[in-house]
Amino acid sequence: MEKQEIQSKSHVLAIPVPAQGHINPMMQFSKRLASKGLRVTIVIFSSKVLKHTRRLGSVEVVTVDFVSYEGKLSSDDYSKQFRAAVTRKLPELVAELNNSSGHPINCLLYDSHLPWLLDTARQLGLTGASLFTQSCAVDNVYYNVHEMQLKIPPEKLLVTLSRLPALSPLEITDLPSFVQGMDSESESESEYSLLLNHVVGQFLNFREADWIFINTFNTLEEKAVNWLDSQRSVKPIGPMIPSFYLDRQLEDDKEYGPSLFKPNLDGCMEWLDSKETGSVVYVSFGSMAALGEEQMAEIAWGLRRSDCNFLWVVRVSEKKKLPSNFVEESSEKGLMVTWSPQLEVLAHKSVGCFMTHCGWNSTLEALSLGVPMVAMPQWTDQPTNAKCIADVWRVGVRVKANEKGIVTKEEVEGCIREVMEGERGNKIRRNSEKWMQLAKTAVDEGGSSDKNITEFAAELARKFHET
Ligand SMILES: O=c1ccn([C@@H]2O[C@H](COP(=O)(O)OP(=O)(O)O[C@H]3O[C@H](CO)[C@@H](O)[C@H](O)[C@H]3O)[C@@H](O)[C@H]2O)c(=O)[nH]1
Repeated sequence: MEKQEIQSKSHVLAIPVPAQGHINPMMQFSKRLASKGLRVTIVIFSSKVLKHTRRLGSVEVVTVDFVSYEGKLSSDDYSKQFRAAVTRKLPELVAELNNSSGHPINCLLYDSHLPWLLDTARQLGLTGASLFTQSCAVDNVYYNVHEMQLKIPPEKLLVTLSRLPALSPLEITDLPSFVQGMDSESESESEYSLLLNHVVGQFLNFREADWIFINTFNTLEEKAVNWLDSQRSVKPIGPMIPSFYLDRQLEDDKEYGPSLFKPNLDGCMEWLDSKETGSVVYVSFGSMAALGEEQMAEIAWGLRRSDCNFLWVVRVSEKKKLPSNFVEESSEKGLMVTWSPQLEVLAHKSVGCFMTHCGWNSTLEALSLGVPMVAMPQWTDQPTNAKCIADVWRVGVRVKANEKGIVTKEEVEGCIREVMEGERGNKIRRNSEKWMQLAKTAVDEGGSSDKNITEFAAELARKFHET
């Protein structure tokens, strides 16, 4: 049998966490696997997925109705109900897909936040592969928490974590937010400690999974990757962004695919077209972060003070927090949309910098497109990403909050000016271009990430051939 034919008979079932920052890299990885000749079906458990997507390129998209997380349940209750629903539904779904496609599923590719899916893979006799959607630096931190939590008291552990051998020295405030508070016993932190258990739980069966993939690339996080790889084999496959934005070749690989948000673009691309090269600050805090009203106002006035053009994504749920009349009074310089085509925006020549919450996808997207950043981390892995943006890769500056935890309008203005103007801005732009090239090299044919994807596809095909 021809190699391509064998590979197309291998069938991967991919299960992301049903949040935009997790669906996007899983979808892109699925597309890359399909481009290597594998058959891939992605299943999204969410009632919020915009229903028009059934197939993207050669990836089949299946949606299963499941209540969305927002506000309805505590995260712990949500996790339990989600796990129960997925483990109940999956065997049924695998049987259905085996029948309907004529290509039995032989691999379960799951988000590392759902480690219990390895048990399901085993029960169904499938290869189990886990995709880590955050940086390898953050994975290093959580892995070490997992290994040391029971052996070292929390305050000592925090110091150890800030001096991990594979990472640059960190302040406590550079650690992921769920880790920063681990020495506190206060009642109000209890949701955070549940979330800490959840993220550290990614490593519960780290050694048992057949494959571990990370959405990063070797040159970006070389020491962190090598160190984690010394604990067990891990494969960087990133940056997982649609290939068009890296090599400008495939017009039909421009979109991630399934979205939980309705785009409300308000002429956003035309608006960008009308602005001068490098003159626009793009502002977005991803799909989850919710800022306080006071903070929203400081950003608003800071943008206004910077005197730059700005395109600001304010999700529908956040809109009411904007200062009154801000939208109307800013119409000359600013445009607000409830959701943007972020990659298209970042690739637009008029965008000069990205004020970001430093979600890992946004960080990789800006790096891959060479867009300098103003890093304004909110929670979870974002502080560690912000540290790398400002001090390791030197592709942006990081805002400082005041004693009340607020980033003032003066600070917002100052950081934007630092990136958009002057000598530091020039250096940041030069570094950004360097990382953009390295990102492209990693996923180009024969690059380090591409090789790892090819190896996986070939190994699945080999196993299929043996059975
Ligand atoms: O208007 C918008 C805003 C965002 N996006 C896309 O949505 C994704 C957002 O992902 P990310 O930047 O990672 O942010 P979150 O949605 O906040 O992602 C969650 O998941 C990530 C991966 O685990 C973590 O790194 C983040 O901290 C966590 O908040 C990106 O691909 C963006 O391109 C759009 O397309 N349009």
